[in-house]
Amino acid sequence: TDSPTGGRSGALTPNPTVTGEVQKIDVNPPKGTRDFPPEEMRLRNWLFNNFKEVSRLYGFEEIDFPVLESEALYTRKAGEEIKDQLYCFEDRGNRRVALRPELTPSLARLVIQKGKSVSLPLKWFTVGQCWRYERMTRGRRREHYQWNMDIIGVPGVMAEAELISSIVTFFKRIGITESDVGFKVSSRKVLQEVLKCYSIPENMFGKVCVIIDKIEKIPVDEIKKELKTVGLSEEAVQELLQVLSVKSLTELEERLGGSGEAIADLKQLFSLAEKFGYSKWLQFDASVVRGLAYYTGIVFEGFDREGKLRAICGGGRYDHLFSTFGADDIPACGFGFGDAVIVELLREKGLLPELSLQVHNIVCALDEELQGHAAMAANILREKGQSVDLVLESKPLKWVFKRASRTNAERLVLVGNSEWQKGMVRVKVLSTGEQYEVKLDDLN
Ligand SMILES: Nc1ccc(Br)nc1
Repeated sequence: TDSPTGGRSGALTPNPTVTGEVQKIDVNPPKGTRDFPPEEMRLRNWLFNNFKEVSRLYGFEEIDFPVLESEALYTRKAGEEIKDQLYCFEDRGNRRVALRPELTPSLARLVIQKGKSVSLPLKWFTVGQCWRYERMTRGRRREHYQWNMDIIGVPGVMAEAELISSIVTFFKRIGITESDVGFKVSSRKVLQEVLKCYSIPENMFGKVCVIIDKIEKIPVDEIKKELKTVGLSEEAVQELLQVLSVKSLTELEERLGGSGEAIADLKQLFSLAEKFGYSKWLQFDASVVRGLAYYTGIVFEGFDREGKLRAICGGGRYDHLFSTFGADDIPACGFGFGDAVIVELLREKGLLPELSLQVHNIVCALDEELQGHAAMAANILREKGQSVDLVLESKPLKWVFKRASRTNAERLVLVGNSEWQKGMVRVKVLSTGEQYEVKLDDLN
């Protein structure tokens, strides 16, 4: 008999797992990873197609690179979680390699590789799978897909304004509004200006930012302890934490003075937001630093206003990443947008799209010897751009109708002897029940 999966079992084919000869494999994917069966894959394609359509609207070019990279791309010494959870190993050539935890280092590598053969500014995007090896104690995923958009070669905050605009456009396309989501915006130049007053060496900057990024995740005393461990004085720590609690640009200006780059950049960004038409989506938040060591300027993150979810997306300026790879620095900024939190948000908001399988035709031979003729009919339809689910073995009509309703087929094309003698096939329009005979060549 036909089992639901179409496999066959019976006396002639002993089931080895019953006889104990073959150990049944674990049919689940590795811990922390996901399969994408058809329904999940339709949702993923819908999401990614929106990512890609927005990227096209903004004139970005798609790029890609290997999931496997040299471990050296990620050996930053700033205590980042992304480094602690690196999915790395030694390959058979004794090379230290890693499954990429993020996409920006690969992008920087490719830009350096291309060198003068590409003209700036570059506007590049990609959607790629990223990995982390986290102890499964927390049961979190070990892979996710990220949409990344980067602008390479533009020093001014117009670049950040453009990137945020692209994310707003994406949100609007999928039904998310400024009442659902906002962006917290700040600049790492705020921290830089404070640290400069305490003559903290430049090379501590990344470490300090990584520690401060944990401000809402671990107790503030732990933050203070870690800051002192990296060499900040009690006074510097106090000043830093006070600046992070500043609630407005005006207050920040009073504290830092109006001459610094941080204030200038942020004022310009909020002014550009007016022009781009997304002011209502933005708010200044001095506590936003993001957890990647290489950011140097404006940083931002998308958040759900109900405060139930983790950051939806995040990004910022990274003007010195290239020199950490031994190349000349190029001003750059970009963001990453994961495929998981956004789906949780859409589910919360009842905005998940209804995506069903659609096929134009099911073509079925009414007799075994007409299988070839059914293939001819399928061919004609496919050459005209019509999708065809061709029934590949003789099946009772009841089975064909059941499959037609499951696949939302628009039409049933039946290849029968009597019609075929006249060079015809029978068509049944499933939504109306209308049926008619048509010449094979007139099938469309
Ligand atoms: N970086 C990173 C990679 C994979 C996942 Br899941 N989350 C974050």
